[in-house]
Amino acid sequence: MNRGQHTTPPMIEVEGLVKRFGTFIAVDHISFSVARGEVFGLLGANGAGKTTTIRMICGLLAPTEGRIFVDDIPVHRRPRLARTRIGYLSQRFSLYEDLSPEENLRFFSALYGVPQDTTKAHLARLSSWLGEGFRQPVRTLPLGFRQRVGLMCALLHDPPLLILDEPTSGVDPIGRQEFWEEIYRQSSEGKTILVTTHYMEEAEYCQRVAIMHQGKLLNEGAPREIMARSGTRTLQEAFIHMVKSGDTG
Ligand SMILES: Nc1ncnc2c1ncn2[C@@H]1O[C@H](COP(=O)(O)OP(=O)(O)OP(=O)(O)O)[C@@H](O)[C@H]1O
Repeated sequence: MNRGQHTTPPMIEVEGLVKRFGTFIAVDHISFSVARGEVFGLLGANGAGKTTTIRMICGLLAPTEGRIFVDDIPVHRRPRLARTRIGYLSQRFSLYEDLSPEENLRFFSALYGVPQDTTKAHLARLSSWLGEGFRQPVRTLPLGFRQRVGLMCALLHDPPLLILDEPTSGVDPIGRQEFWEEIYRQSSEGKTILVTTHYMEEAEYCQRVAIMHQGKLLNEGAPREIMARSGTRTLQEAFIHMVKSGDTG
């Protein structure tokens, strides 16, 4: 298959993606790409279609139309192979809450077939970070900590792409700040990050964003470019401006 002249293809390429549930169109002909090493944000209010898009990129939901490539693998045809390239932290909390962080990490390491030395190194890091919390049931930890343990588990198989669906939803401001520091750390180590959020102020931490509304992509670019295009000073204002002009126009 010839998909153009890229020497290094993007980490994610989405072309003409559509998802219908019956007659309802949740994702309506969207296209975008995410470069390797980029921190890319998919923004939109509740119900915009972000989770549906993410689930199709992860190969968990079949598109009605369109094509998706992850690390140059056609997800629509080879979802299992594509998933080996992806670390996914879902919107709903994805650890065993009655198990401790230590037990969760051991479990996911065994599941992914992570070498013992690597598992040991992860356990040591987790233990020194969490202290006593390392051996307590996950449900007793603050949400911000739980999400960071979840992130660690999602990264155990060392995927080049990290997909995070509303990872800081409900997390307090300090926990959100710490989570974003971790995202930057992963990015500086070469991971590509796709993150969805409805916190517009958080989206300004992304290098590029795409704004979704009612299944469509309204705008895409660096936060500064989007603000300049709509003549606003924040992404929040830009988003409201776009949605209103979309509605009226
Ligand atoms: N399995 C399904 N069957 C029918 N409709 C669905 C299904 N999954 C999602 N939808 C609808 O598709 C639309 C987009 O949902 P989606 O979860 O992708 O939005 P979102 O932007 O991620 O918002 P949220 O943060 O609330 O999840 C919503 O109107 C939702 O009700």
